[in-house]
Formats: sequence, structure tokens, C-alpha cells
Amino acid sequence: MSASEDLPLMRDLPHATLPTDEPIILASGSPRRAQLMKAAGYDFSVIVASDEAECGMCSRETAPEMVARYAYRKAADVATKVDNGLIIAADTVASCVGQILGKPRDQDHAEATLRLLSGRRHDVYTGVCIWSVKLQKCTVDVVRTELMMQPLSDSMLEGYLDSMLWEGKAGAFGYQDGNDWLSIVGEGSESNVVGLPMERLAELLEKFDSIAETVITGITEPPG
Ligand SMILES: Cc1cn([C@H]2C[C@H](O)[C@@H](COP(=O)(O)OP(=O)(O)OP(=O)(O)O)O2)c(=O)[nH]c1=O
Repeated sequence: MSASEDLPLMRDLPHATLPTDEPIILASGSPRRAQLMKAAGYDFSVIVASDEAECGMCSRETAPEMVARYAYRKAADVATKVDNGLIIAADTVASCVGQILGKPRDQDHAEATLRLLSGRRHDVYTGVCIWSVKLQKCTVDVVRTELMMQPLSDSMLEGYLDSMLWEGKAGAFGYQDGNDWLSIVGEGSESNVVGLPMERLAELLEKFDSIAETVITGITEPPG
């Protein structure tokens, strides 16, 4: 994606009134999240969370539990680096036949991931955390989108792997990458698949005052 106007999913995104007068800080290095925020008309700066925020696998943790925890940890990490700010953090994974599929380590991992997804229904989960440094309050939520990947032939796979478009994308595939291999099943959020559920984000910002919980210093798990 070069410009936000390039894709229909970047159009008509909701823009919420902010709950505080703090500047928005996007706690993410994801170019997709920044494009979505920009396309929705938010002013923001970017501070990327430390790598350590996204570590520590919990066995038996489900995909939604994991993305909630990582979104929270990314926001909490950036909160330690600033005096002021309405921090927005997110984490995205795919989930298929009981396996949680994050960003591929390398091309072999990307191929194995795509062979698993080929011809299968699967889910993409994004956890989103909004954290007000001024109010010392935060809220975390998770959005699920169900998708269907069409069966991939060896030549389709080879071409996509060679393109390197899979790099840095959960499930080794970009919904936005300009082919029609992946379709949303029923009603679902395209922006959620690409890394930030803009509709839910707007709802959470509008309701922040009533839903946000007080942050307890040093706690690494999301509230609730
Ligand atoms: C499923 C899917 C994910 N993605 C991307 C969104 C995220 O950038 C990435 C998932 O990795 P994340 O770990 O959620 O995010 P990130 O490492 O890119 O950035 P940060 O941790 O700094 O916030 O996969 C797509 O671009 N298209 C897709 O179809």
C-alpha cells in the first residue's frame, strides 16, 4: 500500500472524539496501523514498544487472550517512556485449526503457515489497548474476523513467497496485498484484519470515560 487512498478499506473510517486532551501516541511500528490512523483523520506520533513487550508465551493461552495481553503490554511499555499521551497499541494474530499464527520467522515458516491456511476458514484477532497517561486508566478489547483462504496452488504459493509481501504480517499473508485469495466470512472488519479495528477503536474512544479501568503499576496483564 503506498497511499491511504489506494484501498477501499482505507476509506470512510470512523473518527471519534477523544476522551482527553492528550496527544495520541500510536505504540506500533506497523505501517498498516499508521495508515489506518491517518486515513481516519487522527493526528498522532509513533513510539514503538520495546521488543520485550511482545514476549512471554503462556501455554494454554488462547489467541484472543494473547492479543489482549500483548496490546496491553505494548501500551504499558510506551507509558513508561512518556509524561503525557493517549496511547493506542494493538496486536494481531491469525488462528487456524487450533494454531496461533503470528509473523513468520522466515520464508520456510511463511510457506508452512500458508499451506496450513490454504483452503481453510480461519480467524484473525486484533487486541487493542487505549491507555491515558494523564488519567492513569486503560481499556483493552479484542475483535475477531473470520476469513476464508482459497486453495493455493504451488505456483500461487511460490509467487507470493518470492514477492516477500508475507514479511511482518501475521499469518504470512496480507489481506490488503491486492489479490482475492482471502475473503471475509459474513460481516467483519477489514481494518481489524489489517491490524487495527477502526470501528471498535472509535467506540472505545467514545466510551473511554465509562469503561476504562485504573492502571495498577507493575501489572503486566490486562484488566478484566
Ligand atoms: C492478518 C494480517 C496482518 N497484517 C499485519 C498487521 C501487523 O502489522 C502485523 C502483525 O504483527 P503485530 O505484532 O501485531 O504488529 P507489528 O509487529 O507489525 O507492529 P508493533 O508490534 O510495533 O505494533 O501483521 C497485515 O498487514 N495484513 C493482514 O492481512
